[in-house]
Amino acid sequence: MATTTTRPEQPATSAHLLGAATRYSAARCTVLALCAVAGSGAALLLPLAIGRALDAVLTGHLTGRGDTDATRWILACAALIAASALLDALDGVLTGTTNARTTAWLRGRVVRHVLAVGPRTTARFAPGDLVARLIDNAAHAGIAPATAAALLAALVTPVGAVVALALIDGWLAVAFVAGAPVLFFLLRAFVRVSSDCVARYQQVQGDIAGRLSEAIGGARTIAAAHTEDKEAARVLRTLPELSRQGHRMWRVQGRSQAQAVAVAPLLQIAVAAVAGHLVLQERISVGDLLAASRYAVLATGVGMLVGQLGGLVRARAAARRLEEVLAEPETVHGTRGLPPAGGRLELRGVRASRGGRTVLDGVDLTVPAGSTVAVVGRSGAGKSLLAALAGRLADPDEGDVALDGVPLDSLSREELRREVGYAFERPALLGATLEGTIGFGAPRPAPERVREAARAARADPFITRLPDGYATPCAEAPLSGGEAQRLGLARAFARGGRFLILDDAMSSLDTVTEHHIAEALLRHTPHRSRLIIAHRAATAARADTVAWLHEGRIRAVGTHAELWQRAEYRQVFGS
Ligand SMILES: Nc1ncnc2c1ncn2[C@@H]1O[C@H](COP(=O)(O)OP(=O)(O)OP(=O)(O)O)[C@@H](O)[C@H]1O
Repeated sequence: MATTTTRPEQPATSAHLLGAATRYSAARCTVLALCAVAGSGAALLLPLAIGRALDAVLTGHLTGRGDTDATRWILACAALIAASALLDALDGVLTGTTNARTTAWLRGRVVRHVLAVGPRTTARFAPGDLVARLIDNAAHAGIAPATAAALLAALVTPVGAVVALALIDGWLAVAFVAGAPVLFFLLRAFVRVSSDCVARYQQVQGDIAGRLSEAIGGARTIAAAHTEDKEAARVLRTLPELSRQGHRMWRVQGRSQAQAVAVAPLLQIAVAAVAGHLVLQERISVGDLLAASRYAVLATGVGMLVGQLGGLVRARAAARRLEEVLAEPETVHGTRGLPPAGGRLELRGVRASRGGRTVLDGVDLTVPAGSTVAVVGRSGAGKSLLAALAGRLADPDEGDVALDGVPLDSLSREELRREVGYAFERPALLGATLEGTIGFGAPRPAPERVREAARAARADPFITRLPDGYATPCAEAPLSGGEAQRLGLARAFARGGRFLILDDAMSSLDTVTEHHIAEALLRHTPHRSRLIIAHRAATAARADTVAWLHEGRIRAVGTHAELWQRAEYRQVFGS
């Protein structure tokens, strides 16, 4: 088996993800940008129309004519105001729906990736942190395409206003442009400083979410240990840092806005002063002066840009956090199938590490077709990791794992999951109803097979006692640990396949139930090979062979009776 069996995704940059999100929403963003540009156009034409209306009124007043002209310009003003209002409303609706669609697309992409990577994702990211990234960060990143389109359009207004100033008189544009670099540097400083605190803020938020989900998962233990206050303090440990970064962020935004607001009137006054001078020189009309002062206001509309830029900065930081998840390589499956019959599993020279420590080292183990092999060993010996490698829920760092001579990583995903079944110590009950839980997976087993499996796993009696029986929603089924395990075992029995792995899947059962299920296991699946992680001597005794795992290596292989002769083996079971 190849040692590297995962596919690295594209390098993690927020630009990649935001680029893909923008392509996904391209049509809407184009309409949005056109809408916003049209809105800017209307806003830019309005001062011209107002100026012309004023000139027409003044000229008409002096000459006693010009009423028609004034009426025409006033109507034009009304039309432009109506168009602005309409475009504004359209912009609001389009922005909202584009943000929602893009966010949904980002969430879909990350969720699919997380599930394709499998158990490795939760080894790297705490579940709460993942949820925070999916809910909060995806919503922030999802506004990027619409905000970028709006920002582009928002630039049209100041740029168009400067052009309009130049068209009225070149000196008006010169007066504005002379002061504009100050605004440019203010914006640049804003983006640089706020990028840093936004990234830090989102990271701290994810850390808190991670610890919170741990605490919720361990609520029973916390209550039993009476460590509620200590735990609350641990979860909220980084709250002061969150508050610090939040305040820093709003300080930066407030300062930039205030500086922009302070600089803008100075520029507007400069333009108005030059315009007044030009009126006195009779180079421009009074209407032009009015138009110029309004254009100066439009050209200094930096406050709006600060808001848009802030949104983009948050979106980029959020997209980077989603990219970190997407950068976790997906598990790659091959295309091969298995020979028609068999069930022989071989591990050769397997080495695997967890948390930077080698847990399994040089493991060789064979499960002959149709036989049952129990893996025993002290807690932490690496039994669950071995079970994960045997069904390719994890890949080894070195060595080969093959089923009927076919390396697991060259098997197609469908063949692998059809032929290898699992039951776990704490099964996740993922179907909508108890019947759905037992039949969970593709292809779905027939209802009769589900019931037969439930009987074999001794789950049928407690299911049929419930008022809605097999149709009981999982969330409403009061299940003990042992009952949940029986559902997990039933799920494994209901599926076909040549190889069955039980990872501590009977640990919560009483010894009588375990005995019955173990008997059923051998009867119900006689054609299957089985790898059973066992803690009880009785379970090991029922297996054809026992592999004794000690400190990451196979210490001995034999029947339980043979191995029982050794005192150290007996100590594994506390005897
Ligand atoms: N994600 C992980 N990160 C760091 N260490 C891990 C991780 N998963 C497992 N380990 C470590 O690997 C070792 C083997 O774990 P494993 O669950 O395979 O043991 P086990 O033999 O099944 O134990 P038990 O009988 O108690 O269930 C343990 O020391 C465990 O702490």
